[in-house]
Amino acid sequence: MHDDIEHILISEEEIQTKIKEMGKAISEEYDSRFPLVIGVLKGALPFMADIIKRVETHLEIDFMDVSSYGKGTVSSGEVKIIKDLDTTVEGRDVIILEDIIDSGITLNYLISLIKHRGAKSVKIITLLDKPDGRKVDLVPDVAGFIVPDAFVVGYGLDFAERYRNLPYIGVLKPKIYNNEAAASETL
Ligand SMILES: O=P(O)(O)OC[C@H]1O[C@H](OP(=O)(O)OP(=O)(O)O)[C@H](O)[C@@H]1O
Ligand code: HPA
Ligand SMILES: [Mg+2]
Repeated sequence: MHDDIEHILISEEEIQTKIKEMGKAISEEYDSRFPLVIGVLKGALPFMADIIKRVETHLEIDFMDVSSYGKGTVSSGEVKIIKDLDTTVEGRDVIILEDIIDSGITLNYLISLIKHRGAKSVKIITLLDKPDGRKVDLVPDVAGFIVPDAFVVGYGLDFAERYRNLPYIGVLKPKIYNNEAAASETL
């Protein structure tokens, strides 16, 4: 698995140090407000698991599973809800946790949906931001790291469902996704 990585962009230690800082900021801002923290599956799972342990105020968690990438490296532009929230967001202070904002299409859709459902406030916290990938106008409230316009994997981020379990963020060797594209063209 590690052999498929061209280089490590953000180490495990850098990720964990940043998450501690982000958790502290959430604790201070949301003290006594009982925020509803929504993780966007599947990519945000490791980030969510780590950051909530660094928040020192009561919070509630819930998940949405949406997908717009399928097996490829380019957004299809269409967001599909695979699993909706169990919780009512009306009147709640909502924090949406994402692993990455790339085109912005996924979050653009989620923000409208949650505002439409009557949330009191919506804050966007992403571990990674790839501003060069943007297709819609969207700026996160908090971004851990800015990443270049390359397909990155690890720490929740996948390519064709693999590499989510890497503890760091890395850039995949182009031959890995070129091979996959060639294989799917011959199907
Ligand atoms: O800004 P965008 O271009 O919309 O891309 C970002 C979204 O794409 C990825 O999810 P994906 O749809 O691949 O599902 P996954 O989290 O299950 O991998 C990632 O986890 C973000 O949710
Ligand atoms: O760079 C990326 N890597 C993995 N998943 C993604 N989803 C959007 N951008 C990316
Ligand atoms: Mg993905």
